Amino acid sequence: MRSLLLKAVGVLAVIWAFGRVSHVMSSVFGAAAPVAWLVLLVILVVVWRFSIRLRAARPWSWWPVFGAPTAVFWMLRTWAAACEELGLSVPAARSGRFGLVNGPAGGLVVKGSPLKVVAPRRIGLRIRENGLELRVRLAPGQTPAQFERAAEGLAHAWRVHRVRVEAVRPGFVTLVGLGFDPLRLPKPRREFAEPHPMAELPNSTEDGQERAEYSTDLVMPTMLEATPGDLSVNVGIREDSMPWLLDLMRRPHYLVCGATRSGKSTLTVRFIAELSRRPVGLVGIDAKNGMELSPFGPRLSALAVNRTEAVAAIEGLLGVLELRSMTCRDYGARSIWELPASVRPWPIVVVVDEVAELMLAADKPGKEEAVRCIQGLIRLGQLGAALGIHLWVSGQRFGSDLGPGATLLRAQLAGRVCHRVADAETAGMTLAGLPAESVIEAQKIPADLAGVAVAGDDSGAWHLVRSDPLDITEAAALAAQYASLRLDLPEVEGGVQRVRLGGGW
Ligand SMILES: Nc1ncnc2c1ncn2[C@@H]1O[C@H](COP(=O)(O)OP(=O)(O)OP(=O)(O)O)[C@@H](O)[C@H]1O
Repeated sequence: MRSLLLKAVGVLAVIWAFGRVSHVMSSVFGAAAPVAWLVLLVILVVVWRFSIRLRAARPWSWWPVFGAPTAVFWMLRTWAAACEELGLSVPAARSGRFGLVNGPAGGLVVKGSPLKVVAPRRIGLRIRENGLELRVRLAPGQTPAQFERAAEGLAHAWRVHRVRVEAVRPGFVTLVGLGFDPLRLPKPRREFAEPHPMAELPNSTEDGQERAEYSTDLVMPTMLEATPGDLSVNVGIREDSMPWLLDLMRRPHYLVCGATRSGKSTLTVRFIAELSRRPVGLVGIDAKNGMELSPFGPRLSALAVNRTEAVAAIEGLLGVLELRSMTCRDYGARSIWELPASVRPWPIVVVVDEVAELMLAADKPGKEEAVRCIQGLIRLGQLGAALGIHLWVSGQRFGSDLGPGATLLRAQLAGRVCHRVADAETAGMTLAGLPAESVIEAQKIPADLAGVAVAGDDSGAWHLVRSDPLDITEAAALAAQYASLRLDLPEVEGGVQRVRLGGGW
């Protein structure tokens, strides 16, 4: 009855609006009203064509003007029908009841009035930068999972790119309809305030002299205090148009997987470039002869370019770990962040590029080195979080086929980023522990969208994301600019140099 009434009101409103426009046309244009109608029609067609072109070229501008009103219209128009079709409607509280009863002559007859269903109640609508957000109250017995199963149907009904279901609090869900794919044409990067004043180095010295270059000895690394905020890095955009933040305080270690040309290196470049300007030590392990990480050389405390050097670097880092744990013990601290600022060391991020190069070896000495690498990395993973040593491990795949210890190491890497992968198994391994939908999404990443990935963590939360590309020469310039922030780690650099000069570990 209510929906019938609403429909009637809608039809009457359209007739009334049409009448008003006709009236205005006749009174303003008189006999030329038909021509005015024609002009209006042409304008409407032009606007419609323009909106299609705007959508393709500038979806962020298209959405608030054209996309959002259209999506809201379709959402309102199809809500009841879509919910019924998708199994989200529930019996109305005072709906009629019916049942089968024994009829005369032994047959069965239906008695009562038909059961009525109602769609779940919408309690709030908000237009987002790239979508709309509909808050819905769950009917008794309903779960967010039911809405997740219906999400694809709702996306079609609302004519939007995708519908995501967010369970905000018990009893409610938020349906986020994304008007377009923000990862295909990401919004230009917004620079967020750097968490550390280091980002705004003064360009003149205290005595008023102009500083010739950014990177000078005037920036004394030891005088800078690291804060937990330095470990939160904005590396791109999430599908819901929020910045994609990697927070090493929350997830101390990351695993980045993806097929070749899927965007792993681009993400790593952005990650290192962002860290370069903060009080963070950087160590590179790139067993592909340093091809990927050597542009960052001036900012790296050490760069191992083969497996033998990697063993030296990892064992040097274990030495650093040992020293830090002794300092913490002396001060009764459980992590470096509890140490007094005067003795608190900077965090160190160890970037391992193409981990398979470290772990797959053909000969016996190579295998021994591989075992030492993996065991060292596992130990860094276990103890590093509290002692400020973080791992960033990337590779095409990361399965037990990489050798003993691979699964244990993977378990330490709580932060996960899965780019386009070559097979379903790799997606499953990378996103192990995350909801099954995340694995399905990772397999759907199209080949023409390099840099798009599923990012998740051990809390079960996941998002579709895209890294913000940074030209490698620009990133290298940044690393050189902040070379004075290079953390001196003699235990690590000394070991790598000894191996490089022909000595043992
Ligand atoms: N976020 C992004 N946006 C736009 N283009 C990207 C993005 N990420 C990667 N690309 C492009 O995709 C291509 C491959 O990227 P990249 O080298 O990072 O892949 P990869 O996974 O490291 O490959 P490989 O394993 O072969 O080194 C590059 O040309 C790069 O410019």
